[in-house]
Formats: sequence, structure tokens, C-alpha cells
Amino acid sequence: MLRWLTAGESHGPALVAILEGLPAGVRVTSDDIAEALRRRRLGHGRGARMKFEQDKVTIVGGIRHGRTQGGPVAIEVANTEWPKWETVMSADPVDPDELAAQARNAPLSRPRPGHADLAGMQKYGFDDARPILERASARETAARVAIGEVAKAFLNQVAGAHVLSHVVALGEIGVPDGVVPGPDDLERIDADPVRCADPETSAAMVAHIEELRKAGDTLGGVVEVLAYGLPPGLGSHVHWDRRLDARLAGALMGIQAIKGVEVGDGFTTARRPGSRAHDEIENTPEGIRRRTGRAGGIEGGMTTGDPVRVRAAMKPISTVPRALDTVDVTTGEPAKAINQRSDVTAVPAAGVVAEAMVALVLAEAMVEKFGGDSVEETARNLQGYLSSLVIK
Ligand SMILES: Cc1cc2nc3c(=O)[nH]c(=O)nc-3n(C[C@H](O)[C@H](O)[C@H](O)COP(=O)(O)O)c2cc1C
Ligand SMILES: C=C(O[C@@H]1CC(C(=O)O)=C[C@@H](OP(=O)(O)O)[C@H]1O)C(=O)O
Repeated sequence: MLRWLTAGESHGPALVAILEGLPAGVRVTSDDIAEALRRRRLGHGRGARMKFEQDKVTIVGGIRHGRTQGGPVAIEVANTEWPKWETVMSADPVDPDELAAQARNAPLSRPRPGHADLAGMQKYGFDDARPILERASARETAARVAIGEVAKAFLNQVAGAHVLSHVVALGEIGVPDGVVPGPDDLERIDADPVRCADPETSAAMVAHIEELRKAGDTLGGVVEVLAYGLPPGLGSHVHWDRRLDARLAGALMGIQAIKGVEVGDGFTTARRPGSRAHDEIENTPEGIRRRTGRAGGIEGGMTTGDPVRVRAAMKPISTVPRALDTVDVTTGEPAKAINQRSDVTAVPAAGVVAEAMVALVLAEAMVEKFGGDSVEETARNLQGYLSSLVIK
């Protein structure tokens, strides 16, 4: 069983993540994790905070001399902005006069539409949105990306698998059909200002972001995650909560602002006749293969051995610079929502987070099927399974 948890607030001292259940021997370093966090900060359209704040990685447990030891892996991602927030976000009680002197501590009583603010204030009994927005903030995704990198290293070292993502739509602008990058394209995608695999579409996306920035507005979009090199048979058809597609969808929907998930051709499949919706099977010199990849590499809740392909739709950033209408909950009067600064879009970053979530779910499914207390043992079990497959 693979388990993971994160803790920490957006302006707290640090985020922490724990990943428990991976075999020993996964090769991963602080530099690998720092590089994954750097990728999460990429993307034209992100706000000022990405420039002045750094993610500072410390591996707190579970890894020795660059290899996992079999115990829980604990990673801290420190916020370099913490000194400015030390009083406002102090875990221990602080002198009320010192707190009152902090402009940052003024109660946030104008909840932002599209954020957790209002429902969270009602649910947890606060008249200030601060305690809600601090944990609801997608800063938390840094912790997921940190442990996602360990999961990716495991998948790669056990199966030679690769997980990557690209932006397929930003607002109304989408890549043409048939843009399906492979593992070798990842460097090029990361170098693109919006992590789009198609240069022409990318230029149109950047122009669109600039247009929306000038209009004081924000943008959502769609990211696609691809996983190459997986064996057939991860997940299972036998029960709803063992279906890999259901688990991937849950993990992707668990990312802040994700409002829809597609597996393979997803919603497009629903509009096609059955004769053009599925992947026909044929016998080839390489073995039994599917002709197309419409199902996204998952049938009956199990991997087919073809690349896994899933998409996640992100709503536009909720803190709209030209602020939306709300109510001041202290007076009941109409007001404009709280707004200090905002990303125009964070779709490129959401792709990197989606990679991490997919890697964690796939690593969990891999551990479940092949077990093993060391990477070598898991890899041996996988090889034994592959060489004994009755139908190849
Ligand atoms: C990587 C990333 C960055 C984000 N940046 C912002 C931001 O700068 N401003 C904002 O209002 N929302 C931002 N969001 C979205 C909010 O976190 C999200 O809309 C909010 O948590 C409510 O979403 P929910 O209704 O899905 O929970 C970001 C989301 C992600 C995944
Ligand atoms: C800090 C990060 O993202 C933040 C996520 C976020 C939100 O509401 O989700 C809002 C913004 O923070 P603030 O409101 O303080 O400007 C983003 O910068 C990060 O991704 O590291």
C-alpha cells in the first residue's frame, strides 16, 4: 500500500509531505526534487509571488545517500517569504498588540467567489477568510510535486516508465488534433512559455494571456498527462475503487481548480458511433496490439500496455484582478472580493502538478501489483509477470 499526506499553509514556514510504502533503493536526490519544483513554477501568466518566493527543499527522512530506505519519505518545502508572515501565521499565541500592528492580519471579510473562502468560513466557524485560504491555496501543490518526483523515479527505475504533461488548451485556444508528445519532447515542452507542444498554438496562447492580463481577467485551460512504459494490468475491473481510471480521476480532481477529467478521448468518445470509438485489436509481428489509442491506455479499469493518456480541465483563476462582486460578511453590504495580486493563468503549472498526481497513483498501482521491499525485487516481479504473460 502506498500512502501520502501533505501539511502546511501558503504563508506558513513550510509545506511538508510524507510518502509511505515505497520499496527501498529508489534513487532520488534533493536536486531532483528542486528541479521538479522549478518546473512547477514555470509558465507565462503566473503572478509576482513566483518571482520573489523560493521553494527550499529539505529531505527530512526516508532517503540516505540518494536512495530510499524503505521507510516513510518526508520532504519539507520551506517558504522563503516566511519571515514576513511570522507573526500573522505564528503557530503559538502572539501578543495581541503586535498582531494588531500587522496590516497583513486585517480580517479578510470579503470572500472571493470561486475560492474556498465563504463555504470554509461557514463550515469552520470563522469570520475571517485567512484560516481557510491559507490551506486551500494551491501553494500546497509544491508538496505534492516533491513526493510525485519520488514516485516518478520509482516508476522509471522499476519499469522504465516516463510521465509527462503538456498544455492542450488555454481558454478558447487549443492544440490541433494529433499532438501527442513523447518522453523525448519534455525538455522542449518545459522550455516553451506555456508548456505547449505546438509552437504555433503556444504563440497564440501567450498573446491570449497578454490580452486577458490587460483586461484584468484570468484564464483556465486543459492539460494532458501521458505515461509511457507501463505494463498491462495495473488497476482492476473487479471493484469500483480498484479501477485505475477512477483512481486517476479522483487524484486529478483533487488538484485545486480542476473541474473535469477525461480518460483518453473522453467526452469526444461519447459523441462518436461505436464503430469509431474503440481501439480495434490486431495481431502484429510485435504481438497483439491495439490500432489506436482512443481509450487512453485503460480498458476495464486496467492499463492495456499502451500509453496512458488523461486530461484535466482547470477553471480560470478565481481571484480576478477586476474584482468580482461579493458581500462583506461583517456588514452584510455588497462589496468587491479581496484581491491583492493574482496569476492570470496557472494552467502550465497545473500540468506539472497533474504529472505528480498521476505518478503517485501509478506508483501505488505498481506497488499493489508487484510488491517488493526493494526496487530490484519489484523490478524482478514485474519482469517475471511480463515474461509469463500468456497473451503477448
Ligand atoms: C498551480 C495553481 C496555481 C494557482 N494560483 C492561483 C492564484 O494565483 N490565484 C487564485 O485565485 N487561484 C489560484 N489557483 C486556483 C485556486 O487554488 C482554486 O481556484 C481554489 O483553491 C478553489 O478551487 P476549487 O473550487 O477547485 O477548490 C491556482 C491553482 C493551481 C493548481
Ligand atoms: C504560492 C503559490 O501559488 C499561489 C496559489 C494561490 C491560490 O489561491 O491557490 C494564490 C497565489 O498566492 P497569493 O494569493 O499569496 O498571491 C499563488 O501565488 C505557489 O504555487 O507556490
